[in-house]
Amino acid sequence: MSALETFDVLIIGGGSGLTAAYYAEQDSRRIALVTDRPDAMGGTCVNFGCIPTKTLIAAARAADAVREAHHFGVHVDTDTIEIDFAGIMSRMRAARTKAADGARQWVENSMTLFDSSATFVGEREIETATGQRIRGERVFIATGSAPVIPSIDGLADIEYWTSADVLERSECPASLIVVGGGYIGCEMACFFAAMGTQVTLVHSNATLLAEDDEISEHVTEHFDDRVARCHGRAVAVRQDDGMTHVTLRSDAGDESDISAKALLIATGRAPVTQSLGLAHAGIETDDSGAIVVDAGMATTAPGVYAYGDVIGRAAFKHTSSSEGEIAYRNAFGGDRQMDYASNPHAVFCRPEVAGVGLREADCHDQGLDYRVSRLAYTDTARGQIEQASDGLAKLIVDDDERILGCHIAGPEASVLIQEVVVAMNTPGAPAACVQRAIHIHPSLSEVVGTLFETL
Ligand SMILES: Cc1cc2nc3c(=O)[nH]c(=O)nc-3n(C[C@H](O)[C@H](O)[C@H](O)COP(=O)(O)OP(=O)(O)OC[C@H]3O[C@@H](n4cnc5c(N)ncnc54)[C@H](O)[C@@H]3O)c2cc1C
Ligand SMILES: NC(=O)c1ccc[n+]([C@@H]2O[C@H](COP(=O)([O-])OP(=O)(O)OC[C@H]3O[C@@H](n4cnc5c(N)ncnc54)[C@H](O)[C@@H]3O)[C@@H](O)[C@H]2O)c1
Repeated sequence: MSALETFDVLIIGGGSGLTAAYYAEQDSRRIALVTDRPDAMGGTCVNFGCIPTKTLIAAARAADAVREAHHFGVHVDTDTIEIDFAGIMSRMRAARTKAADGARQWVENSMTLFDSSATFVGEREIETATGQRIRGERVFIATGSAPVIPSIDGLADIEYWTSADVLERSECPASLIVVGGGYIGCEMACFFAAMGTQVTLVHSNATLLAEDDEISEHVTEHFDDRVARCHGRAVAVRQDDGMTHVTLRSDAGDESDISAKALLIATGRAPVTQSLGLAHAGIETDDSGAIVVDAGMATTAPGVYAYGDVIGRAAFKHTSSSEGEIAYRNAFGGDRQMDYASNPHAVFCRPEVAGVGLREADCHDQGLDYRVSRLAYTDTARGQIEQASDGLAKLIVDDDERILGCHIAGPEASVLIQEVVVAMNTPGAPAACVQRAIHIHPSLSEVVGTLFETL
């Protein structure tokens, strides 16, 4: 057994683990980073998530814009549009390689990198696969999440894709079944539809996405313009003659079959904690395997913090970055708490979706008194100019006009929501913050301005 090496900071996971590393480097602390994928530095966001998938979505948007240019009097022969799928995929892989290489270079220059999985063997002490023992005065766990593969009859015997497998493709399938109507299912369905694939999206909930009901219904309706939808559960699959057949079961129990050239499974992700030996270090997990942390990201073991997808809260990059900073500050004397009430999210499908705060159903379930205002993008000048008929915004406030939630579907929703996030971070979250602000005319920011004015 090799000697025990001690560091100021021990980080497990090379994704958002790099957030704690960034602050530790600024404080000139001795850092050990242990990651089982040093070849994919930056983790899911850089290599398999945000960066590569949004690079693909950018290509999808370009293709859609060309096809729809005729709405603005610009005519192109849409039959001759050429989609260089292999080129789009290699551009995406180049983007992620550049980002991952940059992250890796910084890591190699700034800390000690251990290329291994980590397993706890004691309090704040881990062992690598080669038997190296490492101890941290402070320990940060950011081991992320992995796809949940549902129990569908026959799935283990056929070829299918997860969201990571999609990124390795160079040939565009003529047809694709996407199982899962959540973030990944909706984004990937839109991408492939724009590439010219015939997409069938299978979703077990009545509507797509788990947004405010009105927004989910609105998005579901607009998906029908470009994607075939099947409401039901995928219960069995089989493959023959180059085709994949999926058996769907409706809520009423009726079964039907659909077929396509390829199958993507996007039915959720679960925290990666199984092989970490957390019990050896007194770190508790909940029933879903997520590491239990308090509002300051502290685990049940002194000096050990966890954040990111592994804690099973809001699995977004911006959230894990914020949690990581809070964890680091608290580990070294701070007393900060993560506030999820104004933590936004966005889905980069079409229409784009963004939300922050409570949905109307949450307000109802919590017995809150609330008021709602709604606005179609086309009720603003720019919404009309852009012919944004798929745009809808919704605001929920309490009796004192404090913002409870805001939900937007439509062009640039992820950008428009940010003004509301800022207002919600203002003590008391008064809607007046946004009402009083002057919005540029004629810009889409008037969607938010007018939404607040019409309260
Ligand atoms: C397809 C897809 C698209 C997404 N798009 C977006 C988006 O547009 N916007 C957004 O905000 N979020 C998006 N997300 C979510 C976002 O990527 C994640 O929330 C974020 O990357 C999680 O960071 P993390 O550090 O918790 O996990 P990860 O980035 O997965 O990092 C975990 C790290 O731990 C390592 N590891 C695991 N176990 C061990 C072990 N035992 N020992 C050592 N190392 C270990 C892994 O190799 C990895 O390096 C997307 C996710 C997916 C899958
Ligand atoms: N833009 C972003 O921020 C972004 C993009 C992609 C992923 N993510 C993150 O990754 C996580 C995982 O994404 P995801 O789309 O895999 O999960 P998800 O939880 O968003 O959606 C999974 C969907 O699959 C459905 N489902 C489960 N089993 C099914 C079955 N047998 N048949 C039909 N439908 C079934 C569920 O009802 C649910 O709607 C997200 O929760 C999100 O945090 C974020």
